Amino acid sequence: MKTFTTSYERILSLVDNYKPDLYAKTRNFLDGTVSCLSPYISRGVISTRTVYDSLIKRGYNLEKIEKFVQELAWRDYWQSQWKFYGIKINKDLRHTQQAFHNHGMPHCLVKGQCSIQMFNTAIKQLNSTGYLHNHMRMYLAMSICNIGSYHWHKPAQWMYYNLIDGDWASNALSWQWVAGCLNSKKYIANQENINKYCGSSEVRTFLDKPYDQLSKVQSLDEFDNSVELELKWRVPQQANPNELVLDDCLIYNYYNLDPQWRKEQLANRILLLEPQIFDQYPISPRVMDFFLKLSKNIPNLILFTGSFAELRALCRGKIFYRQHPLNQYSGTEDSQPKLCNIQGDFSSFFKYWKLCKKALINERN
Ligand SMILES: Cc1cc2nc3c(=O)[nH]c(=O)nc-3n(C[C@H](O)[C@H](O)[C@H](O)COP(=O)(O)OP(=O)(O)OC[C@H]3O[C@@H](n4cnc5c(N)ncnc54)[C@H](O)[C@@H]3O)c2cc1C
Repeated sequence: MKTFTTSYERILSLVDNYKPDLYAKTRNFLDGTVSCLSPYISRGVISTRTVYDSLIKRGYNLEKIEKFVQELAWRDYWQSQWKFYGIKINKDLRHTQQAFHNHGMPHCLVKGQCSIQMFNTAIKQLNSTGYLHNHMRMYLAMSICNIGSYHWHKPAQWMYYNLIDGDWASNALSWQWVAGCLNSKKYIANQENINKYCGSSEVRTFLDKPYDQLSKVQSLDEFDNSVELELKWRVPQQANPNELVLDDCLIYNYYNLDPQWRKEQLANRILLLEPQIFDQYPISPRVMDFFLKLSKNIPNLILFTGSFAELRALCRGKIFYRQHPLNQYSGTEDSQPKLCNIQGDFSSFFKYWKLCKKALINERN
């Protein structure tokens, strides 16, 4: 079973030892050489820039590893779209999802008891490790939305809740991409495709059909039983401090756990857990536990559960934080490290990538 370290030294060593040479050829296979760095990128322990710089320092050149760098850029792209659109990404963004009549989650999938064994194995893996391969995420999302005719939002929340790399931009917008809300084209894969990339040999499943037939499916008996999940989260039972020793405060949160950020600054280091954020974007106790273990890489971190206003009232000096679409803070905002500094609305990733690639090439010269 895949395990994910929470030690910063080991995370940096994973970055410095990752070799993307076979990435383009193998990335779609469940046993392909993907990096498994997303839990650290999503929690802000490292950034897409950290990963890219390590590769360049080790002598890789952009053209040889373009596919991998492009995937790093997908992460930054979704973030930029979240920053641009804000809470609008919680609804169908560009096109209304077509032909859905179910809400909630298919019960058999939540239980890992559907008729496709690879899906049951994936659900078990999600529950035990908090990670899924990208292709499996796409297969599950397309089965739920485009075959089972569910709206994407609740299933996306369910996946985010269970993923240790949960990133609402990558998550919600990938679900929307699959469900045809970004470019009106729905993603569909059949059993032959799944068998090829998962190394399985399942036949006579609900996906074992030619594409022209699959695209006409409007419902699926085994997905008809839907559940409304109650996604409960909990923060550690620990009292907030009554006062802070130092004047200034650096805010860490679910999206910023970078041990290098303002490392030399003399300030209180506060891990701010805002209940209103977790009410809206709940995470499972297992995911919370992983996040809190990662937070141990920041020395003398003080846990604070409450709103930003409550923290502000306690802090005597200045407040510093890193930009993130969920932050409703005031103070000194630092930018998020990323591959390239590109802002704005990009209707397609490839328009964004073109500019990003150009900027990366210019850096070299
Ligand atoms: C339905 C669905 C839900 C998803 N939810 C999330 C999520 O909550 N959090 C998350 O980080 N990613 C999400 N992804 C994107 C992608 O599946 C994961 O980033 C990737 O599988 C992480 O594994 P890896 O680190 O081995 O990736 P690699 O293939 O090694 O890629 C390197 C890094 O690039 C980024 N990346 C790669 N592919 C994508 C992608 N398609 N979109 C955005 N970034 C990418 C990640 O930061 C990743 O760590 C989702 C995709 C789908 C289809």
